[in-house]
Amino acid sequence: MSETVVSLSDVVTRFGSNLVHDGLNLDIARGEIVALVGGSGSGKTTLLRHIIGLTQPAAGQVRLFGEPLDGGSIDDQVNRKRRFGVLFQQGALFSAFTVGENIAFPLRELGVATEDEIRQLVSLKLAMVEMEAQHAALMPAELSGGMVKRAALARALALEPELLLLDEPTAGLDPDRSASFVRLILSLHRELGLTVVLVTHDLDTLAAMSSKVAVLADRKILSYASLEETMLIEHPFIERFFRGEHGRRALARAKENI
Ligand SMILES: Nc1ncnc2c1ncn2[C@@H]1O[C@H](COP(=O)(O)OP(=O)(O)OP(=O)(O)O)[C@@H](O)[C@H]1O
Repeated sequence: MSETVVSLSDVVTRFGSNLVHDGLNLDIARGEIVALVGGSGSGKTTLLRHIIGLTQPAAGQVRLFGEPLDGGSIDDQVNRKRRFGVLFQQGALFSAFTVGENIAFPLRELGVATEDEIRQLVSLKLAMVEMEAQHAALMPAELSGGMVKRAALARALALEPELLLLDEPTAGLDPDRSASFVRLILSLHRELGLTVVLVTHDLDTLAAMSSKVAVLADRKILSYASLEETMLIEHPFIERFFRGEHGRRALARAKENI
């Protein structure tokens, strides 16, 4: 049986009187590329934040790599933190740092490498996201939208994570840049054996890359299945999201590209 990388059990999340998750369960196996979809405000970003321990649910348990998030010694917790990388929609890069300093940040924070090694690692990570070594000297404001995403991805990959979490990775990119970002994630997934969890509203991205779709609706994971199986489920959100005209077109395009 394959290893469970992310496990959410009976998760309850409340912000004041706003009950966002109510007994939510999800187990993600190693190597999956999971698209997490749901209506606006259904709690997708909050769930990503729970997975990496930025916020804690009111009840229930989050386990990463088989261990409770807060389990073990401080060293165990720090080591667990090194095993995932995150690409958030907002604040992808520190604006006052160069691209190189941004990528070096997690390496310096954990004190795992010398300055020489850090310089080499920065060039290596830039190459992994198909950027040039000299881009390290640029400021984020000097980059195009697509390059900001790549540089932020290079930072997320700095510590060689096993799990990559992406919040709306293709939002704001034109269709060509979006498709090339998807190809990049797919090749990294193949080469590095990553498990990927991405939040997306973009059906083209979802259809092109996900191995499973997790639908967040009615405060729970309504279904966790392949795209084909998901589309057969009778539910108002699935009807709107997948079976509307835009959805049908995106899925037809994805089939053409297979
Ligand atoms: N720190 C917070 N304090 C209070 N309410 C919050 C907080 N974070 C999220 N919420 C609320 O929790 C709900 C879920 O928010 P979240 O951002 O996780 O949704 P989402 O599914 O990612 O939405 P979208 O698709 O619009 O980005 C929303 O009603 C939001 O207003």
